[in-house]
Amino acid sequence: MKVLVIGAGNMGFTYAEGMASCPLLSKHKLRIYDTDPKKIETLSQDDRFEVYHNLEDCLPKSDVVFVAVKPYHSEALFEQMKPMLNKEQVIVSLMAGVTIDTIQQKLNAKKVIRTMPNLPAQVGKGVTSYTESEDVSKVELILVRNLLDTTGTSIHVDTETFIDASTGISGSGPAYVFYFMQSMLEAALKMGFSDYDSKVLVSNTFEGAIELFNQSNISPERWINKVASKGGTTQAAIDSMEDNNIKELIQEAAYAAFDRAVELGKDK
Ligand SMILES: NC(=O)C1=CN([C@@H]2O[C@H](COP(=O)(O)OP(=O)(O)OC[C@H]3O[C@@H](n4cnc5c(N)ncnc54)[C@H](OP(=O)(O)O)[C@@H]3O)[C@@H](O)[C@H]2O)C=CC1
Ligand SMILES: O=C(O)[C@@H]1CCC=N1
Repeated sequence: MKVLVIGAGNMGFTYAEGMASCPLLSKHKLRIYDTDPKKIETLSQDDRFEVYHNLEDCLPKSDVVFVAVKPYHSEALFEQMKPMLNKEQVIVSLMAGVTIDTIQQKLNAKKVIRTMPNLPAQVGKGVTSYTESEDVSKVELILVRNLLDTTGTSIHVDTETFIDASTGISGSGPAYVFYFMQSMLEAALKMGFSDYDSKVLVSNTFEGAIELFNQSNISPERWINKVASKGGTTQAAIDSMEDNNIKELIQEAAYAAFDRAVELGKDK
């Protein structure tokens, strides 16, 4: 099977790296196409990939085509791709917002899988949600799922609304976690810790809390209760967060990303 990734940026390159060693590719190397000459040059030194700077040379004979450009680059790319495609090729979009209907229309394609990946895929801890158009067969879907799973785990969703919703939770989510980390780092620095000590305190706190959560069946709410003593320090912090409606504000932020994903789909 020949797999092509279009757009070798944060997401495209991450998925290309994950998929490069997938046994499903058998003897074929993972194909990558990008328009940035610098990326082409760097990638050409990497013998895991077959690197292309002309779409004509790679697209027509690829079986599965991952599209990982920014949504605002998709229109121009689709125009270029359309005459080179056949109806048996499976198009897998990693782009936020862009709908299956738009992709089918702009490419005159039938088999489209829309996904929402996330950046922890870079360390094999990604989560990708995906859904498909009617013409994608069960076998093709399993095959693509196996490719997606080379970067972590995946969940199948029934409608594209859940793809937009997962953009608000897991797609953009790593940035919310980094935002929280940045806030705690800044607090630690203000309290007088060195850069190094602040980083150790914050990163181990996150890592430890996530490990506790993952190794148990206990909700975050119950874990909070295990940390907080009555009238103690944690309760003072949680009360401050509750007084400032932090939970509602985080939910509002997740909905803002969800809404923006829907809006991006309408822009196309
Ligand atoms: N970053 C993230 O955490 C996530 C991103 N996504 C989605 O992934 C997609 C890619 O995002 P990201 O990887 O961050 O973006 P990047 O800008 O890092 O990567 C996109 C790459 O595609 C190249 N490119 C632009 N136009 C074309 C074209 N016509 N043909 C081939 N290559 C082209 C870009 O080149 P140049 O730099 O020269 O423009 C760049 O190398 C987006 O649609 C985004 O919504 C989804 C979930 C998470
Ligand atoms: O910010 C964005 O639009 C993309 C989609 C999810 C994460 N990054």
